[in-house]
Amino acid sequence: MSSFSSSLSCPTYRSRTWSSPFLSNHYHSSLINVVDPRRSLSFHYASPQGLNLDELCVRSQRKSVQSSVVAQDGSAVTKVVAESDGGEHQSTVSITVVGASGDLAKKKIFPALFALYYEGCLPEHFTIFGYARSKMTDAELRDMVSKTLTCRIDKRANCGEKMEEFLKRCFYHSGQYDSQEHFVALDEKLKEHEGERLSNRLFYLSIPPNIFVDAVKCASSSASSVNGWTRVIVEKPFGRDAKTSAALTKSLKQYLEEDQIFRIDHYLGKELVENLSVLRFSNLIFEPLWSRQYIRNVQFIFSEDFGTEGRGGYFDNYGIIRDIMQNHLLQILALFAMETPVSLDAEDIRNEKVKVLRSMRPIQLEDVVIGQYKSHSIGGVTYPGYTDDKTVPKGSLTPTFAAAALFIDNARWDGVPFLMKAGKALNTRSAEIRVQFRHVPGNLYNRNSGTDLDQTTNELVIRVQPDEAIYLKINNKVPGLGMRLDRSNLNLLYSARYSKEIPDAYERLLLDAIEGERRLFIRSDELDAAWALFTPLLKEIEEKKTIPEFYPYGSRGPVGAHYLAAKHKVQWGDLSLDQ
Ligand SMILES: NC(=O)C1=CN([C@@H]2O[C@H](COP(=O)(O)OP(=O)(O)OC[C@H]3O[C@@H](n4cnc5c(N)ncnc54)[C@H](OP(=O)(O)O)[C@@H]3O)[C@@H](O)[C@H]2O)C=CC1
Ligand SMILES: O=C1O[C@H](COP(=O)(O)O)[C@@H](O)[C@H](O)[C@H]1O
Repeated sequence: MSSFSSSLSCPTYRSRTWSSPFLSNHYHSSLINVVDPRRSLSFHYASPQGLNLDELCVRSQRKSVQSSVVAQDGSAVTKVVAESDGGEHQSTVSITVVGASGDLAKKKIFPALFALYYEGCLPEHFTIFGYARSKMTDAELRDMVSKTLTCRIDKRANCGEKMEEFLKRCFYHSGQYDSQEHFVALDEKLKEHEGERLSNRLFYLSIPPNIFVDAVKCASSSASSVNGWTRVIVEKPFGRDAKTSAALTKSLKQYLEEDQIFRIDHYLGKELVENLSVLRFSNLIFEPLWSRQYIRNVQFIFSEDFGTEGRGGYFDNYGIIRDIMQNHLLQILALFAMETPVSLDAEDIRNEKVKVLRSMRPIQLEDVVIGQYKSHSIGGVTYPGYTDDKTVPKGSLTPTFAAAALFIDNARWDGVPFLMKAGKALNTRSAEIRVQFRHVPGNLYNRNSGTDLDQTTNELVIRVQPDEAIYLKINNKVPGLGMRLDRSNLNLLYSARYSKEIPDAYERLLLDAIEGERRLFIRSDELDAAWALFTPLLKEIEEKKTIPEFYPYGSRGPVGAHYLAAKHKVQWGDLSLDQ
């Protein structure tokens, strides 16, 4: 019988004695399942003695953590309980929202922090600070924040009270983004709240990118934690091309280590994007089909039914390829196409994603269609064209729509078109992944299925939003005495299957950053690879002053997208009659 006691150095938690009759040396590896209210984390350890309880409790800053240790053959189970010591040595997390007066902070960050608080996911002791140049008192910040908080989870459970409690923990400090002095003053205020506790600090840069580096410089030199961790969430855009992105990374790394930088891509925090790996790697029926052998093409489709009104100043400098494709859609593509990672550890996953990105064929201009929306009247209402926005220069050629065919030149995906389509001011708002499978060879039922064989192949649809769903189109016999086939859906509609509301992407990502979980954040080499793929294309479009194809506001986008798909023997799944 082996026995193991751990006295945790992590001040938040004290472990009980961990003794196990099972963990003798002949178990070379153990699977540790951390049962926490939000998710089950799994770690592989080389030996039972390698179990790192410090890491375990730091990852999960909760009052208590229960763990089961299961030896590889499944025979051995023991319990580990790490508990908050509840005393003065507790740790605390201070979250500073830099740019607190802005749109993203109001719309997403404060509501996400409240939702985490409401769900009991924030550590016992935490403080939230808003930082911006605007003059505001704590009360004014609270008033501003309160307007966007919603009790979306369970209206009965004292939501009003929870809001009050949450708002009492929000404070404001006004300062310039490039002033060491103002960040020193912030540091003093943070210290007042942190007291003697071990202080961990998270800065969320919700500011325009041209001031990222100033803010990071000041935050890291004047307001870093002295005894805990300091992390910085950086919002996109991470540069405009390979060169500016590399320069930004270099500047950030003057003040921060890579593991302190959390580059956020909020699409990675969406429920169905996170589920992609679960779907693929935990269901026997999918992984064997996940290759050129069975998959004909894959489509990543993003559409919005509103234009860039109000954001034209930002958008015109970036365009839809940088705004959606180079980040959100490419990240999903990498997750979709990667090889099985060694583990669920962040570095293992990100290593595989980088390999996919680096295996991608340079994108040819002939494989890209760009568009821009123009004014259109529908039902007596006139919707403005992109260049009607006062913040957009007249005659701007910035694309608000793009479709592209991409290829991954590796053994798994050789020759399979990965089509992307992203557009603003289209007829619908949605984001989805469509996987179109090959034809059934020698199909006995071809005669019974109509003439368009492409319409009879299986299609797996992962609808990221709205109405999250996963459905598989299959051929099915229409009930009756005859033999007629139709395409029907095996349908997993989330709202019908799960009663729990789906958390906003920002909730998941903020919690991950607090817990030090990097899996859903972009590593610098991933970013470099993403820009290496798109920069030559963007340069060519801009140098050649390629004229976008104009499409009416509220339409399905440029017809060029159909020709592009047809060139690669593909039909867009979102445009078929039985979507
Ligand atoms: N809004 C959104 O939906 C999304 C935003 N993002 C990214 O998040 C970040 C924040 O976005 P958003 O909140 O919309 O940005 P805002 O334009 O609202 O700016 C945020 C705050 O930064 C300060 N600020 C604005 N312009 C300047 C300037 N030129 N110089 C110094 N300070 C300035 C202002 O605060 P004050 O004047 O009080 O200092 C402002 O309230 C950006 O990087 C954006 O690209 C990413 C995805 C979506
Ligand atoms: O990053 C961005 O995303 C939004 C779309 O996000 P969603 O979660 O509402 O789908 C997009 O409108 C914006 O242009 C872009 O910068």
